[in-house]
Amino acid sequence: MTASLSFSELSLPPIGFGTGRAHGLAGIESLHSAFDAGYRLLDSAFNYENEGTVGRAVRTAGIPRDEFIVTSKLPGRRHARAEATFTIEESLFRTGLDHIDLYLIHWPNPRVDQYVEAWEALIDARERGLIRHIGVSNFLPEHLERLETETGVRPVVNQIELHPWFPQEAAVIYHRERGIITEAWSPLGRGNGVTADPVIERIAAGHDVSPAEIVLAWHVARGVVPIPRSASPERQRLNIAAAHIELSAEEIALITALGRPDGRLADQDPAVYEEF
Ligand SMILES: NC(=O)C1=CN([C@@H]2O[C@H](COP(=O)(O)OP(=O)(O)OC[C@H]3O[C@@H](n4cnc5c(N)ncnc54)[C@H](OP(=O)(O)O)[C@@H]3O)[C@@H](O)[C@H]2O)C=CC1
Ligand SMILES: O=C(O)C(=O)[C@@H](O)[C@H](O)C(=O)CO
Repeated sequence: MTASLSFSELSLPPIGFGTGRAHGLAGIESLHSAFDAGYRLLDSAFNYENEGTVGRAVRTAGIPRDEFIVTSKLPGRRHARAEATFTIEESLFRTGLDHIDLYLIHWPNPRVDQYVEAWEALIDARERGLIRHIGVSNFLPEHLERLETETGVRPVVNQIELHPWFPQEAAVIYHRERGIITEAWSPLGRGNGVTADPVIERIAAGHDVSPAEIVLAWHVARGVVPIPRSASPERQRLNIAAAHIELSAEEIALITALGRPDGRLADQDPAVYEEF
């Protein structure tokens, strides 16, 4: 594993694990195989309805609790201050843990315009020790700036859509300059075909690895933390091992150049998209 990223008070492993579809006993089994492969950064959300599965997997892993960074996220329908507070408490109760390591606002929902009070609830919950670190997801620079201007507290993480057809160059630079860690959701493009791109296939053949591993190595090389999801123990192992693959500057640039104006997976521009 390469050195951990440490732009802020939070250090993250180079690659985390997406738990989007991990539920129930099958989810716990899948999480335990992911832990065997070495994953310690886990991405969950109130809306995934699996904070219980993730918490139980951590509690039954036989691995010291402090090795894990358990993440969850506040849904858009709970941005009002009092609702945000009890939702964070509910997230924590669902995990069965005594704290959540990283808690994010899932989407800014700018039209609703309550993300600043949601942020105040996260700050308060951090002060109460319920959560250790606070960040956001799908925030644009204007949203990040408003949080800092109105509360004086900058998010430590922004988790955004990011894959080779949507490389988010400006956001990655913006975050880096401000010490905000960029996490990449759907880092493999969630089956959108990017791993069959001829450029990525050619680079993969040169390294004798799969295209998915090259995509994950590209994220790591850009200082981005990908959180790939896989139900397959074999692919879980391959994915986390991708942190060891070294790409040349030219290979990194070739992959970044695959970005497309319409590269998003779905119509989810955070400036207008709303998710509750
Ligand atoms: N903050 C936000 O708004 C969002 C956050 N997320 C987070 O990001 C995580 C990951 O994103 P997700 O949308 O799941 O998409 P990913 O880009 O992680 O793609 C997941 C898909 O890729 C397949 N896959 C995984 N590894 C490989 C491999 N080595 N080779 C070939 N195929 C592979 C998986 O299949 P298989 O299981 O068969 O291996 C699965 O179908 C989510 O689980 C969630 O935690 C996601 C969306 C939005
Ligand atoms: O999965 C998540 O975290 C989301 O925020 C979803 O919106 C996700 O992007 C999705 O399911 C889109 O259809």
